[in-house]
Amino acid sequence: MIDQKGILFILSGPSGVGKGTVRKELFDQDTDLKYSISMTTRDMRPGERDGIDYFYKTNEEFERLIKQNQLLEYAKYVNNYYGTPRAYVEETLAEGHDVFLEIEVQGALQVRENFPEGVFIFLFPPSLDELKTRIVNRGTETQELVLNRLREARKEIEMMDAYDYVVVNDRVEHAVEKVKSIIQSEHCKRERIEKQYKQLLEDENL
Ligand SMILES: Nc1nc2c(ncn2[C@@H]2O[C@H](COP(=O)(O)OP(=O)(O)O)[C@@H](O)[C@H]2O)c(=O)[nH]1
Ligand SMILES: Nc1ncnc2c1ncn2[C@@H]1O[C@H](COP(=O)(O)OP(=O)(O)O)[C@@H](O)[C@H]1O
Repeated sequence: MIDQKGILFILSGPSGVGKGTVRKELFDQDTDLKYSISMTTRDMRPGERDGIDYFYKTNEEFERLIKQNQLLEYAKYVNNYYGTPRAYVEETLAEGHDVFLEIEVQGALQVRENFPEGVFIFLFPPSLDELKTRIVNRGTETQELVLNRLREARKEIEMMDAYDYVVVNDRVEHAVEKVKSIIQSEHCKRERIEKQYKQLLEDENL
């Protein structure tokens, strides 16, 4: 029998493309998705809260979590660690809920190895110029960090082929609608497969 596990959705793409913005809008629209809050060693930005935006950890704490195999994936990104708590994701999927990760590209590729059945969505900028404008306008980065993030973005865009879907974040509401359609169609796909599987068992009298 196919188990009734939830589906793991991964939204990834370069920093500044709008992953956080699209994810927040998606969750504001009352979805049944469960968001996995990441761990990070980066400083808290004004307005952020521990346990809501991230779980903020020291380097030592984070490295202990790595050693204890408590992270489903992790990456060092612009000198800070970011990682996904393994237990939350595995338990929530086992309860039958869909889980949504919003993570950078190196981490998404690690998830692909552990969860090849996950649904991988790459958020794409309308252009590199627009990506730079978004990072600068957000105002959270020094000029040096903006350049680091843009350099990183070029490498990340090269990894796009490893994804199941590419969504251009031209306007937030368009991108959110596209992500919602992907979620819906993945559910339809799963229902169809389950129906075919049940039919097969009945036909074979198993
Ligand atoms: N691999 C990985 N990346 C993450 C995780 N959480 C957040 N990130 C990514 O880390 C990058 C930097 O995040 P952050 O410092 O919050 O900046 P921002 O997303 O650009 O505002 C972004 O691309 C996030 O999507 C995680 O658990 N694992
Ligand atoms: N579709 C969009 N059009 C214009 N600006 C956007 C769009 N999506 C996001 N932004 C802006 O771009 C900046 C980076 O977005 P953010 O969600 O922090 O990106 P990420 O999480 O991918 O690093 C923010 O200032 C945000 O308001």
